[in-house]
Amino acid sequence: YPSGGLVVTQLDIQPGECIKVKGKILPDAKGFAVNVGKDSSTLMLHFNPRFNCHGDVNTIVCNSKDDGTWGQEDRIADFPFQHGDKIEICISFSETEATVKLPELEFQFPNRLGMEKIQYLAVEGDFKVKAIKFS
Ligand SMILES: C=CCO[C@@H]1O[C@H](CO)[C@@H](O[C@@H]2O[C@H](CO)[C@H](O)[C@H](OCc3cn(-c4n[nH]c(N)n4)nn3)[C@H]2O)[C@H](O)[C@H]1NC(C)=O
Repeated sequence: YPSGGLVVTQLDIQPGECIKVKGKILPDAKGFAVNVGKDSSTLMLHFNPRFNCHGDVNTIVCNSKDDGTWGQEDRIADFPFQHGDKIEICISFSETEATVKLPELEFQFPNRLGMEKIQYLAVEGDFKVKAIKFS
């Protein structure tokens, strides 16, 4: 994904708080990603819906990244996205897992690094951010 997406640093999101990202999936989207964690190299969650990229079609790939090294990928069975959709993605976490809430889908991803706060948010790829909210 070309660089130039939204990046927010110096956050101090605690367990139980929500990160809400509202935006629009581009009409010809190949994929997009929402990354949360400590910084770009250490991610609690890389949430990566793929319409058609990296050999995946209509698949949500999730992963963690520990000091630059990708972990084991999780592929989510459902794909509640269509090109051009306006969606809101809500991410929260506890010491054991991150929770992703979407329209029509909610799932957990293990907090593999035992992260106690989220300091970093980045959105990359074919997604136009309209609003972000921390609550
Ligand atoms: C079957 C062949 C070997 O497995 C494949 O290996 C690929 C490379 O690791 C996997 O794709 C990566 O999967 C990661 C999550 O596990 C990330 O989604 C990674 O893309 C993240 C990324 C790329 N970029 C980027 N590319 N170009 C630029 N400027 N930035 N920025 N962030 C993708 O390139 C891909 O998901 C994986 N596929 C399978 C089925 O395992």
